Amino acid sequence: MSTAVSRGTSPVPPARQPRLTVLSGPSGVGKSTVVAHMRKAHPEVWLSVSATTRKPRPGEREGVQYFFVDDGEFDKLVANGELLEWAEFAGNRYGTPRQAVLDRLEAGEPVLLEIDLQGARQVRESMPDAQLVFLAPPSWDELVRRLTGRGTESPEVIERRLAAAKVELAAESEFDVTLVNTSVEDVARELLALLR
Ligand SMILES: Nc1ncnc2c1ncn2[C@@H]1O[C@H](COP(=O)(O)OP(=O)(O)OP(=O)(O)O)[C@@H](O)[C@H]1O
Ligand SMILES: Nc1nc2c(ncn2[C@@H]2O[C@H](COP(=O)(O)O)[C@@H](O)[C@H]2O)c(=O)[nH]1
Repeated sequence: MSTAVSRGTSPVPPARQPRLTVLSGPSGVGKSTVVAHMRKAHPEVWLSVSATTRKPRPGEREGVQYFFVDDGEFDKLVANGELLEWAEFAGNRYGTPRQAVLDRLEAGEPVLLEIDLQGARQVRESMPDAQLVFLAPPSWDELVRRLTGRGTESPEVIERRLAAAKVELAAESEFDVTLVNTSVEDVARELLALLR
């Protein structure tokens, strides 16, 4: 935290710190949809691109949605300390490249991470000033509908993700803010306001 020095009668406001914001929430709640909607109107919002051992879905591109790596490459990222946080989620590993995030914060720009609960907890530990935002579904049935309706996962993987969702929903109180994803437009606006 920078220290503002005040001289005379007009106090100097403290310099605004660039902020790291984490967006978490159960798989299928709509995190990517909300972030994509916000960034369409505000492409200047910087989103960290994670590394993952998950296979690309149709339409996903290297370096855009993720850096797609194999197990050995992920092991190296971990061993070399190149990840700010990482977690295993529903059978795959995911992690946030550290240096890109630090570069942005150093340049005074806000940073957005879209990561799971385990990652959010690690960020809270290592960067206590981070803002943790939880994206909640309007209801459990709607979450199941969205995850199933996306059509990207097998029934077995959907079951694993829904099991993780129960744990994630139970951890909502660990977050600073909850946004309920009833309307993509409304939540995108609220998230943008939190980033600024
Ligand atoms: N507010 C909403 N109303 C209705 N459908 C929505 C809404 N937000 C997202 N969806 C739909 O829900 C599905 C899941 O959304 P999305 O892939 O963005 O979720 P996610 O939280 O990023 O999931 P994951 O964590 O698995 O990556 C998509 O088909 C998307 O179109
Ligand atoms: N801890 C981390 N979680 C991450 C990261 N990147 C994405 N995720 C989360 O994984 C699940 C599944 O994502 P999907 O693209 O396979 O549907 C979801 O909750 C993401 O938010 C990361 O770098 N670290």
